[in-house]
Amino acid sequence: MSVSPFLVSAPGKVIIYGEHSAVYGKPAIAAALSLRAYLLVTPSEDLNVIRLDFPDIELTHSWNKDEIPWEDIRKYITFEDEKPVITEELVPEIIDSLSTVLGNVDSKLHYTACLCFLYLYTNLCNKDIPGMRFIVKSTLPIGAGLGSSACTAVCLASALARLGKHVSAACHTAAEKVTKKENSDLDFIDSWSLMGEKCFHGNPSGIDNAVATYGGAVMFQRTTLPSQPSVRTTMRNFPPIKLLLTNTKVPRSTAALVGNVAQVNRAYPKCAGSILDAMEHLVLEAYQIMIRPTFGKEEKDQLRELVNINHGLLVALGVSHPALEKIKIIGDTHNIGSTKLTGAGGGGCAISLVHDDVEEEVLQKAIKEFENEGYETFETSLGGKGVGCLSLEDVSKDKRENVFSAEVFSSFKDRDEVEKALKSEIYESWRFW
Ligand SMILES: Nc1ncnc2c1ncn2[C@@H]1O[C@H](COP(=O)(O)OP(=O)(O)O)[C@@H](O)[C@H]1O
Ligand SMILES: C[C@@](O)(CCOP(=O)(O)O)CC(=O)O
Ligand SMILES: [Mg+2]
Repeated sequence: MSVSPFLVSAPGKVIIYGEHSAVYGKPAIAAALSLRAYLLVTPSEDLNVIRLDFPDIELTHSWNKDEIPWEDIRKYITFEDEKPVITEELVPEIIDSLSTVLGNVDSKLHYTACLCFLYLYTNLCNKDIPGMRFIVKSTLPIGAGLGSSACTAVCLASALARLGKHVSAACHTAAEKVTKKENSDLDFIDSWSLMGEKCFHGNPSGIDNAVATYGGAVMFQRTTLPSQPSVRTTMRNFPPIKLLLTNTKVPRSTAALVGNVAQVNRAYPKCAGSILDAMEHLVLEAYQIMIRPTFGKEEKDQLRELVNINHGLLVALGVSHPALEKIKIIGDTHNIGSTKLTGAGGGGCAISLVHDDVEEEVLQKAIKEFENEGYETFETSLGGKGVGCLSLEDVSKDKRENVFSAEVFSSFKDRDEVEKALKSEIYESWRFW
């Protein structure tokens, strides 16, 4: 059996309102970013070898297929229509079995990434699938609140679901409007990528992988009852808001910040509960404003007010950082709009909902001050496509060698090179589920 090389890609996200409270079953609003993760899957030189190359986190690792305890793991997987059935939580016995092949992975960062890969690989693939090489490259900053963990998990889940033949071929171009309400392929990818997020974070709400899978903009709510699916309300007419994204470059880990909020919640349940309830009301207010048929200045002002309130509540939960506060102070001093942290906080990124009438000169002055502090400002657009796939047969013969070459893919030096080669030049060739 031979497998042709292919690429998959999934977007990062911006949480506009409701990070952290999302973990406690409150609604949150998020949209897909134009920055994405890409995964190239190519046949391994030795078809018995599975090789991982995650250059963004300086990880290269390989396993011989025979090293993987397939039989032990299979005992804990149930199949329905030959598809593995998703479990509520990660299966501890599978984690234990995998630890035997992860013994020589020393850093926690690499261990988590390998575990995420192998957990999905052993559930979604089987030992008869030839060894492949998996190379991930992201145009997103990693660990900065823009969902790099989730889009990596979505890339892995979709590629492995394709290898395991659990999803049909992605066949819609970006230009085609897909109107079907149910999409079992995307639901499959979403639910398995959540397992990948669980390997990265422990207790994710599921909002990041949902946005990376389906794209667009959503109001998302995790249900607190076991075995109940989360609720995703697609926001088709996401209002045109000018948004500035600024990365403090202060590293942090989502798992640790989610753990800190859990600690505050345990220590002061009534107090923290009231903050989380306030976030819920705020998100519902924002949603009602966003879907108003007339969306004008009044609505934009209200959304900015809610951004400020949301940031204040996140500060109260203890997830801000002096660098995030500095962004807020600079933004407020120049009166560019309203600023809040986005994602898990503790560093990472802030978003500013920019006033329509702010002069370009003033905006540039604020951006210059961000840069002087060592921060990076992004211009991105919101609400793009979710997970997509690029197959050999969708690319003209003269371009194939470059597009699917591990050497070329590995040699991209920066965001612009990746986007030029994989997005701008061949965007119409990508297919979506
Ligand atoms: N391109 C990538 N290659 C490999 N692992 C990645 C990549 N992007 C993200 N990850 C994984 O996700 C982790 C960061 O996730 P997290 O702390 O949730 O921050 P965020 O999702 O906001 O970027 C990294 O430490 C790494 O384990
Ligand atoms: C803090 C949280 O609401 C968002 C985390 O996003 P990120 O990993 O910081 O991009 C956690 C979650 O919803 O899973
Ligand atoms: Mg994350």
